Amino acid sequence: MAGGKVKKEKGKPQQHTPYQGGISFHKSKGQHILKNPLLVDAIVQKSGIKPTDVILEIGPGTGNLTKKLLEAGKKVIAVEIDPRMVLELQRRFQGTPYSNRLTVIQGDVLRTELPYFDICVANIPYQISSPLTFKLLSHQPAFRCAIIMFQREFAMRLVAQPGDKLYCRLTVNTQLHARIFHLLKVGKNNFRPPPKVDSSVVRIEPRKPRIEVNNKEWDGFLRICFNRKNKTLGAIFRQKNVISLLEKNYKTVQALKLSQEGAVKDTGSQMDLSSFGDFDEDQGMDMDGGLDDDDGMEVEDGEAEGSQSEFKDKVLGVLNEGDFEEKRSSKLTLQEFLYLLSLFNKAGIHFS
Ligand SMILES: C[S@@+](CC[C@H](N)C(=O)[O-])C[C@H]1O[C@@H](n2cnc3c(N)ncnc32)[C@H](O)[C@@H]1O
Repeated sequence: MAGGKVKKEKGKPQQHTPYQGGISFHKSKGQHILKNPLLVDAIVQKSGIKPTDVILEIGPGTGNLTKKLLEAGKKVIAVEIDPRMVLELQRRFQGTPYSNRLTVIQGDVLRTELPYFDICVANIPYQISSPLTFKLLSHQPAFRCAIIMFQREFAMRLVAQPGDKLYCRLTVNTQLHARIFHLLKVGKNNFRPPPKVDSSVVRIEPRKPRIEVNNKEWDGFLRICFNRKNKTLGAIFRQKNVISLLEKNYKTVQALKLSQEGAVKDTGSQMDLSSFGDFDEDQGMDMDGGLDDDDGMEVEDGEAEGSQSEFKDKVLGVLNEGDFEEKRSSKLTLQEFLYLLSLFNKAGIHFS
């Protein structure tokens, strides 16, 4: 999909003054309203809204985007945290033909149970980008698409491809659930007050059907792979603490299997089951999505040795089976990550 850049038209007078309703804006709530009507039009036009669509808007503010959404779709449901904005929004549309097609929910979108919607269009507060993205991606039934303004760097992480500098855990986690396209580059001066960073509008299309994974298992696996994304997987999976974590999980799973088969009588086993996750349970999505490559597990550089070496060989055997030992996470495709995890799991090696 083609990208583009919306600029303020030089020399031309603004067609409309952005509606501010005499409200002072709070930066802590990410209140940077869209003041360029051409940009609002471009966002709505690129959204491909149908007249029958129920539209979810997050953070409608004073309603500059809301108005255009009401013109384009059947119904707008807007979730806004600031009661002053909610009041302003109600005042703005009261007594207009739009009033019975707008529902305003006052609250924090992250704590709100979202209703059914066909499409989400939003200029969001950037501080909730990651949890909001994962909240949307776990929403059921899946919507058609979401057109969202993000901080430029966050947007570029979402659309990054293997080998790109910004390709990271967030990228892979998001692309597991959706296809993502960059739509528009947006400069700071399109907002009032201008934010410190540039922005981009992206289109998020949930995958249909979904790629089913055990979220806890997937998350544990990716945290290890991206702990040092430019190291080879061989180097990452040779590390002492990675091997000991995987060995502990392995023994736990084996013990559980045995006990399920009735081969182990209740002998007061010393096995630590605390790190065992229910592999069939849908564990919910990691809310930070992995913007930071160095979070998660602490990695020491020491290699596994002594009693660990047998298990290390088993782990390296899996990497070799898929020809992964010399590869790096920064260059692996989503399909390769899925394949490698399936190889580990087939060998009884688990990450949660
Ligand atoms: C970037 S402004 C966008 C305003 C308007 N949509 C526009 O484009 O002009 C973000 C809006 O989200 C609201 N907001 C901030 N945190 C929120 C949250 N957790 N849940 C819902 N709305 C939130 C702010 O009060 C603000 O109105």
